[in-house]
Amino acid sequence: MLTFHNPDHHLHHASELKDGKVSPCFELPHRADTVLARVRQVGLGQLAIPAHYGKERYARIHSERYVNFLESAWQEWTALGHRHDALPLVWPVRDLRSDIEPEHIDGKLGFYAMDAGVAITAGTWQAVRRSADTALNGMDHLLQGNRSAFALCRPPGHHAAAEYMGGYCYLNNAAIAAQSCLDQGGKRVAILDVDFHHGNGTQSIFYQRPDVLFVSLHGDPRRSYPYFSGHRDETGSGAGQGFNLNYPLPHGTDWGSYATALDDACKRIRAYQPDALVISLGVDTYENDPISHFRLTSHDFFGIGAAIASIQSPTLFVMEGGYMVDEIGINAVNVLQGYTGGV
Ligand SMILES: NCCCNCCCCCS
Ligand SMILES: [Zn+2]
Repeated sequence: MLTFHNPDHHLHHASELKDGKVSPCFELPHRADTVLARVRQVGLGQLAIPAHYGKERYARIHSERYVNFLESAWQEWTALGHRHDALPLVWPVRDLRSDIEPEHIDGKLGFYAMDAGVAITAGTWQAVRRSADTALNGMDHLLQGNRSAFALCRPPGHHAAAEYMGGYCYLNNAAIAAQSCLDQGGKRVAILDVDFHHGNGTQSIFYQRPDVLFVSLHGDPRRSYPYFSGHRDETGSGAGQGFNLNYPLPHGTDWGSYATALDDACKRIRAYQPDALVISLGVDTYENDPISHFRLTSHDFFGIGAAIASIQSPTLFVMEGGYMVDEIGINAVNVLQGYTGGV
């Protein structure tokens, strides 16, 4: 399996507001380095640096003003004399207005963010656009007739919606890749999100659309981030009704119950007969993940890959979450080896 990896991901090393303190972000550069080292160690396949794409490709999913905000935020922030990471301080919640884009960077940061897990740094724009390029190149590889590819994206993307960033995510890499398939002749794309956290951004982007089926297994939002999406009754709206499937699972979920939900999800995706399948590959479902609450063992990740192989569609794996434990590389690559062993 070919792996595209983001050469500029080190440019983004941010802080986050967590548990009431500004601290180093859990989404560390070392994460991607550990996965890449494991890809090399097992000899998963060739490695490739993604070709550059223009902002118009990201704007097929995100609004133009949001993409322009990501590009200009650091410059606007430092124009105020700041040299530290940019973080929001106010959000348009409840009956506050969000129909007018503020001009001040403090207003823009809250206007375009769902939480304080998305600091902007000097290198963020370059890192996130190259992460999206990584996913786009992975989809190109499928469209050239290949069965699978791994887009080792960092920063991740599945919490980012059309006009907001959040949960360490700025551009929705999986959504941008799915849209690229549709723009190049695909009729239907399925996105399966196996990250511990609900892919609220991906759900939001495609919620009213039947041409992308979004399926997510995740920690029950009544007790797990992002808390405000991911319930079973969120099934799509308008033309998209029935094309959004959530499987919220309780803290402590082990392979037994996870596999049951995954098998059902894979059956639903097979019935949809997608031209391409995009996997939002988060491995924070691991029993020792520092910020999550499932109990999958490293061996269980082979089973996730094998279940995905049973869908028998061209498949793009897009790296999402999974936090700093040495096993992040083993777990991510176990999925990929389970898949290639199962195809
Ligand atoms: N106490 C939990 C804090 C969660 N903070 C954001 C998590 C984003 C995960 C992305 S996969
Ligand atoms: Zn996650």
